[in-house]
Amino acid sequence: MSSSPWFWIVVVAVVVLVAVLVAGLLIARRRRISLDESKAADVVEKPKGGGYTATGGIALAPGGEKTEEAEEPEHPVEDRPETDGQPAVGDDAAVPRDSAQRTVRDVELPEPAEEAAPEPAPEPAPAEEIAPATGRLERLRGRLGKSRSVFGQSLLGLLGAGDLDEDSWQDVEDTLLMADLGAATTTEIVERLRDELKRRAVRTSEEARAVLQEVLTSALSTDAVRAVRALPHTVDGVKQPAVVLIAGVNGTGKTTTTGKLARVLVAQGSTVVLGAADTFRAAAADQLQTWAERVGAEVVRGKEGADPAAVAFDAVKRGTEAGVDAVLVDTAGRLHTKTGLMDELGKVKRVVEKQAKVDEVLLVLDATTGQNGLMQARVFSEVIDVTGIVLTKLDGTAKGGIVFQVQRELGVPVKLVGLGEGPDDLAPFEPGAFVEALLSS
Ligand SMILES: Nc1nc2c(ncn2[C@@H]2O[C@H](COP(=O)(O)OP(=O)(O)OP(=O)(O)O)[C@@H](O)[C@H]2O)c(=O)[nH]1
Repeated sequence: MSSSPWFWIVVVAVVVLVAVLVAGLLIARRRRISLDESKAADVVEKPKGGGYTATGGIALAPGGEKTEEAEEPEHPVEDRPETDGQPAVGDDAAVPRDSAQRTVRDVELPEPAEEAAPEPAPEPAPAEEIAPATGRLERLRGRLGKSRSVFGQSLLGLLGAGDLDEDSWQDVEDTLLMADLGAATTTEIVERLRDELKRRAVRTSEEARAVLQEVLTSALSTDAVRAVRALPHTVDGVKQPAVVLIAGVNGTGKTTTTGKLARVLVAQGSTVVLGAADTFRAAAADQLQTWAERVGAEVVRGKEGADPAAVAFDAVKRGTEAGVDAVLVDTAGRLHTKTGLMDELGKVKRVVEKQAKVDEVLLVLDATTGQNGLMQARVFSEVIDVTGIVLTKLDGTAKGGIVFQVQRELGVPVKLVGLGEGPDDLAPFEPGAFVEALLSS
């Protein structure tokens, strides 16, 4: 019975089962050892080279000031199941699914190297009081004295005299031409005046004055925006300063206008960086610096003879980094007849636009130069997209009529007028108030 084949079959099966169990226990034990941190630490070498395990390339490290001690890696290699020891004979090719799992660790990524934070823009601290910008044209109306007597009073005298004969109308036309309104604008205005005076059967000088005011004001009206684009805006959620280029021929009053405009902006709470890109006249940068000091603005200037485009670029860069509201760039005042020099202005704009859009190009024209100013304006607008006109020295001329012509010819609005050498003698151009000032007694 004991020699029954079934007895031996059972014995062999039990022996095989015991052998399989012993082999399984041995394998499981080996795996447990490889996960044992304290023992593994003895056999796995600590990584060298600042904790960096090269994967087949040359490990490079940033130079400079990084001198911290190499730190122990927070997540040592022996802890990582994916690099769990070396494969041994009899090991599975892949880690069995039922092997011990580690939870995912949060590995802190190094912070990207930060550039030194730019210095903040200086808070505007005007050294002197700045006259409010509102109502300036009214306050400065007395400065239009010359234009007023030649233009306004002459016209009122002619029109207020009752029915006009052809000679009188010729006088009206001459008066307008002398005031630099130009042939086309003059013809248009005379025709409208004749029509309106007849249609309304004007009899008194008061009525004639009202018609004149209306016709002149409408000749100056335009749909174009007269506001100077000098306030900051956001691009992709980041604040960008307004970039304003101030262009014009030598001596028209560019630097003075830049300084006056900075005062207006500072008075309204804006921070401003001024770019002294007129590098051909050393005194221009000094002059701008003085304006800046008076309003507490910062100036970016280059060496004498430096590339104006580079200075303009630096000014816009500085303004952007410092987070100011506006960057006003006083460009080189070069003669419009020199093609190369005019091209330079185009270059200034192109270079600046590598980092920020130019929001406004103000062309400064000297009202006392009359037709010559108009010629300059035409050339400038061929080289650069002029977005606004500043007409300076209107206080020193009887030719205030240039305002009409410039706007009509260029299709660009007159945005500001200079009415004196004083720091606050810059006014917004408002057609109604301007005509009113011309016609006031
Ligand atoms: N009367 C009067 N003078 C002005 C006005 N604007 C500027 N000026 C004067 O015009 C002269 C020239 O002004 P600047 O600002 O130096 O002219 P600019 O165009 O910068 O000249 P450059 O630097 O040589 O290119 C200065 O004496 C200013 O005081 C104005 O509106 N009225």
